[in-house]
Amino acid sequence: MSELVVAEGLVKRYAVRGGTVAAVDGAGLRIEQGTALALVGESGCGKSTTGRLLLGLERPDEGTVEVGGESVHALGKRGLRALRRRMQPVFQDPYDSLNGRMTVGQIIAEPLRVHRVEGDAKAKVRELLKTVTLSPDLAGRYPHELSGGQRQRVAIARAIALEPEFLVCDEPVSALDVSVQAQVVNLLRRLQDERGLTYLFISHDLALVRHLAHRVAVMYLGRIVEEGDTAELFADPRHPYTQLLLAAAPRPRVRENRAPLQRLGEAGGALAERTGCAFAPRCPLATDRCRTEDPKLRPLPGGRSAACHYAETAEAVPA
Ligand SMILES: Nc1ncnc2c1ncn2[C@@H]1O[C@H](COP(=O)(O)OP(=O)(O)OP(=O)(O)O)[C@@H](O)[C@H]1O
Repeated sequence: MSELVVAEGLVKRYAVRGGTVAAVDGAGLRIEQGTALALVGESGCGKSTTGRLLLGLERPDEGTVEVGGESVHALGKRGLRALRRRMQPVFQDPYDSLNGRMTVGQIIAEPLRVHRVEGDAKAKVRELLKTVTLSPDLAGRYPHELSGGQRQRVAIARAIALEPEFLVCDEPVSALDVSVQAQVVNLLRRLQDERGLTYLFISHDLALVRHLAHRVAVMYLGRIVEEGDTAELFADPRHPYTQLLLAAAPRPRVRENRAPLQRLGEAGGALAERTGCAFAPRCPLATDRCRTEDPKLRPLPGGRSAACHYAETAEAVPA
């Protein structure tokens, strides 16, 4: 298998009142073609910003992104436009992301029109609606006439209209009723199987991640602190932050229990000029070494990486 997406050393800073925050602070990701990588971590750790950097919707202050061998941020307007066909976002809230004044048919056909795809757009729209298991009769309806699950299916139909290879799904089901979340996740999974799609799947919901992702990258304060095969990472988390994140996840959903971890992010957000490990102030296992020496993400046996001095030996942090 080859890597479709390779991002290295990404840094993205934003000016905020009283200074600058590094929303992404040296993150790297690699996604094999045809696989789903989940990006997890508490609110505000930089997941959405990373997704936007990969899609070329924002420019990093440092670092590079390659998709299919093309350097996303080195391309001119034309090159980026061509590459954009190959990668598409699916956002959290289909209310926000669908233009309420357009019909479902117009919404799905819009990328075809913008990219001047030849052929019968109406027939293509009907086929796309069927692909996402919606009735072709919905083409004449408006988004407000649809349920949340139907709207997200329309957003997915639009996202796949240009037959992209790479989808960035940013919390694609968290705005939906629990009862329809699984249906939309199963749709994303089926599309991946049928079309060999590659996903970055940004989610708080560890139960869904477990179901959908081949690999998981754990983000803390703008950096990847652990990455590995989904089943192995869940079974044997090596970074103390991953251990806490998994331990804080009630079955089956983590969202209901986000508050303590969220506070970590807020507290850590101020630590721009840190020395040592960013997680050390909260880590039950931190030593003097952790407070002075910043651990790099490094390979461990079994195709895993973790950014912890004690990743080989750390026992599970008590929940
Ligand atoms: N345009 C912006 N201007 C200023 N600060 C920003 C901007 N975009 C993001 N940030 C800040 O960067 C940090 C990372 O935000 P980001 O949305 O990437 O995190 P996230 O992990 O996706 O969070 P969530 O799960 O809540 O969406 C946050 O502190 C956020 O407030």
